[in-house]
Amino acid sequence: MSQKLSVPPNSNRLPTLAAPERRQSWLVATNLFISFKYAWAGISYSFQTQRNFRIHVGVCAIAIALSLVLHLSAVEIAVIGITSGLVLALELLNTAIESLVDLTVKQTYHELAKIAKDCAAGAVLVSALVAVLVAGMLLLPRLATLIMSSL
Ligand SMILES: Nc1ncnc2c1ncn2[C@@H]1O[C@H](COP(=O)(O)OP(=O)(O)OP(=O)(O)O)[C@@H](O)[C@H]1O
Repeated sequence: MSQKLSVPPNSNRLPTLAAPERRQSWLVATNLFISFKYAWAGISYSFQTQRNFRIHVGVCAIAIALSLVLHLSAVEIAVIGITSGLVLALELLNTAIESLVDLTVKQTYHELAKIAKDCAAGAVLVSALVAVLVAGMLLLPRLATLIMSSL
């Protein structure tokens, strides 16, 4: 029995194929400034509605401020900045996934909805634990030295 294999669309033709789908969007940002405006709206929504996002923004701000006050090296500050940014970006993705799941299943229980939400929350947790480890390794020795020298 011969099996029909579907040929993947030529990658050069993808923009042409995707364009009509994109046009089905309720609204498409027409320029860069408007794209930034919608991105900011997402950040603002998460900050207003997600307690965990507010906590992470506060903790990340403290970690970056401490790394500046304690005169960490540029590379160390960059590492703290990258890990902080990762936590916040994953929090935003977690909010996006939660919204999509709720949009799809509404208030019904679904095992796949549970998996999607639990995994998204797990990704945030993993990044937050790594950020705490990194910040602890870089900031605690400096803080300890500062406290010992002031005694
Ligand atoms: N439709 C659903 N079907 C099955 N389980 C769900 C569903 N909605 C939520 N849950 C379960 O409840 C948990 C909490 O859901 P919720 O939407 O409040 O996410 P959350 O992780 O608590 O959100 P936040 O990040 O705001 O704290 C999910 O992790 C999941 O285990």
